[in-house]
Amino acid sequence: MRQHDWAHQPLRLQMNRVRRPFRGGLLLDRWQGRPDPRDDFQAEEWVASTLAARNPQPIPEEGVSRVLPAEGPALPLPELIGEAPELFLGAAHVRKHGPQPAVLVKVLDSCSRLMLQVHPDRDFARAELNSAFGKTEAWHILGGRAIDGVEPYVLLGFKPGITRAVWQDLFERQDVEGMVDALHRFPVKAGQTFLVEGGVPHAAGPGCCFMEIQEPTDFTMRVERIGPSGARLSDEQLHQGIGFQKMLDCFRYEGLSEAETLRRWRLVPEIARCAPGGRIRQLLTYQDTPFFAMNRLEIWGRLELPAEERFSVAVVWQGSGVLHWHGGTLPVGPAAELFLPAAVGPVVWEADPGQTLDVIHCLPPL
Ligand SMILES: O=P(O)(O)OC[C@H]1O[C@](O)(CO)[C@@H](O)[C@@H]1O
Repeated sequence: MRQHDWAHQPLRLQMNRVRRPFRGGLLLDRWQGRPDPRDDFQAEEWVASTLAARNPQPIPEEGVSRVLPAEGPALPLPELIGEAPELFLGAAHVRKHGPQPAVLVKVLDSCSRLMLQVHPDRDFARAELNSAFGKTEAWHILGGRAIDGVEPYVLLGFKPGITRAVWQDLFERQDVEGMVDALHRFPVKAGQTFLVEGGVPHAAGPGCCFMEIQEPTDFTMRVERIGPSGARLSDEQLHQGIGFQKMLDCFRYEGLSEAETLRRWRLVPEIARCAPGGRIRQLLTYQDTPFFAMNRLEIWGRLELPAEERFSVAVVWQGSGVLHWHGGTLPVGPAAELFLPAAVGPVVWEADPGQTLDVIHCLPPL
């Protein structure tokens, strides 16, 4: 079969863990059925990625997804897409965004807090990082665990009164407690979704397990020289090569009340479709951000998704079943990651008897 014929079937992706300076991954190991599950420094799974991770001591192609064919060696996803971008991604998508997915999906599990950080918005990315994409992201909480008796939480958005001068002073003195205290802290539970726009300071706390959808870059400006898990960072890892003043400019100094922060950035899910065999819950829509959308599918019987003229990415969180398309059937279970090419046509998800298939369905920008 020629490789671009693959654009007419769902593509299974290989497991793809990526190094980060925070600890975690135990829940991902269990989910992925890996032997000897444990926390370490590979606490992110990157899904349908055509992007290489920005890490010190880079490993070539780290972060880039590979497609698992029925037989033979796995193939890098970008190579496959490059063969027939319009079939894999959709003609309108390619016209608008070029021959790349324009979105990145991750699953994270932390046992240490992530470093206090910010990502660029598009204007900042264009001006300072020579990138068409910033790194607005959204988190859908899947679960988590208490770490040392502390329930999962996230830090998000400046409190009122945090000006650039205040923040710079805290940063220069490396007053980490002061910086943590400058952000709102929200306990999180499974099912919640948060939008984290470029410019908004944040850090997921320890014990958070979530699905992330984001613009496809790996720009993280960090303000802690030594991370909560003991990792010591270079200046470059903090400011990403743009220097500390610009790093500080990347933050949006807009202190909001706790209630306003939640109103803006904690999203309220809506049921988009309820069918006899399953339902679709909209977690994040194009009204929330133009950059991506995310749905959660719960299937206890059969649920058809009509043909779309663009690709999508599906991750099975729980349950087992099969995915049918015109031309075949693929068994799926927890941790299955699928790239659904634009040319795949309609698909039907079918749960195994007694199972509920729980699938996160991620969509690229319009
Ligand atoms: O500073 P760290 O620990 O590398 O965190 C970066 C990670 O944080 C996130 O932005 C989530 O907040 C991930 O997309 C990213 O990989």
